[in-house]
Amino acid sequence: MDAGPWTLLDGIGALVTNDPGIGAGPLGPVRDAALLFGDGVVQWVGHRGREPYGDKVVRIDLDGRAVLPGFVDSHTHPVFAGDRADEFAARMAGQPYTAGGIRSTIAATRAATDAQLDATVSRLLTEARRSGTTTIECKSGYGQTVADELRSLRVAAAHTPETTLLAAHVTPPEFDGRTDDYVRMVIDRMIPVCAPHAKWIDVFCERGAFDTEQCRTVLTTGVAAGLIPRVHGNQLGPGAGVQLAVEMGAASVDHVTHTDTDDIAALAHGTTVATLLPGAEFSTRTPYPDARRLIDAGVTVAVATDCNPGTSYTTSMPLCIALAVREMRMTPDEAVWSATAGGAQALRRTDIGILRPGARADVIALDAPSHAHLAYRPGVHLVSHVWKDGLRQ
Ligand SMILES: N=CN[C@@H](CCC(=O)O)C(=O)O
Ligand SMILES: [Zn+2]
Repeated sequence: MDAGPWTLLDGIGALVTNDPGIGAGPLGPVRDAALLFGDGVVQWVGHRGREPYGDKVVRIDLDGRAVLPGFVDSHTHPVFAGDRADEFAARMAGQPYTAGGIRSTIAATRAATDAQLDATVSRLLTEARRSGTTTIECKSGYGQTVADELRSLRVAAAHTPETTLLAAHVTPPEFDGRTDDYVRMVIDRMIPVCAPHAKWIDVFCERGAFDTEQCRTVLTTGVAAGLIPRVHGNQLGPGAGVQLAVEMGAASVDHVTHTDTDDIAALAHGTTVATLLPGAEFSTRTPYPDARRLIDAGVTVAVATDCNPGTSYTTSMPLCIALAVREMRMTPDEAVWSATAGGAQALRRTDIGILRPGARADVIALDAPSHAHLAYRPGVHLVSHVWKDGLRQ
């Protein structure tokens, strides 16, 4: 609880609340706005000059800046060691991406100390915070032994409540291709030990990783242990990941790059968010998901970074917003909504990604007059202020 004075953000040129009850449309915009927060939550939102203004309020004049909810990055893999710059360079010279590269990160991660893993997570989350991310989901998945997944989750849990056991990422080398045996170990030993340290259970449902039945078994076991499912699906080619995620009532299916009409219909009629990760297509030089088709069909879309050393070594939500707009034909409004409210839905959170009284005071300001500049000025560091739980970062 923040026992300090309340903060009034005054002189906001354009405020995104994501509350259609506050301003017209999904972004709930307010021009010439003010925002009051204290005790970690938003206390008041509205037009400037109408705010309640007590003695103990610290006033900050934002001089016409845009203000919006902090970004919600609902998909990252920051617990790892080593890097794969050589693999990236080879890809840019024409080599294709294969999931096998994950094994080199598994070897480096297993060899790292807890302190080294923690230092990497701290570094990446500090980067993310500077670029406006106030909530981040962190997966395990580069250990793939009981002990290494457990310590990956422990490291992640020191930084965020949104921890995910990615038990079925790739079959590790000691199983020598015996994927069913690895899945059995995950079910019998890994999930029981790791579940108390995670909120989510994730699987990589893809040719070359885990098939539908293997993924269903892992997710079902995770759910029985109290975890909530999410799925990596349809990243490298068509597959059953989207359908499985919807069938299981997963909070999110992520990547969603190769979809057919049935996949899109299932998403449109289900409760599963489609989380698009354009940093992965950018860094693997592969075609982007058809965001327009998903949104036009009524699917709820989130945008996240997928920060990992193989396919998307970025923590920048502003970059992903710019890619979503330029490369996936989302409007700036849609991309900003997906990077804030969409991410919150993908994490089943109603207290973040929105700025209304009672919501967490996770707020960012831009050195720009509107949120559209996040896509309009790609590659420029525009985030001037970040507050997390009402505290300036
Ligand atoms: N798709 C599976 N996992 C990661 C890639 C991991 C890696 O290549 O190290 C992803 O989300 O893109
Ligand atoms: Zn991922």
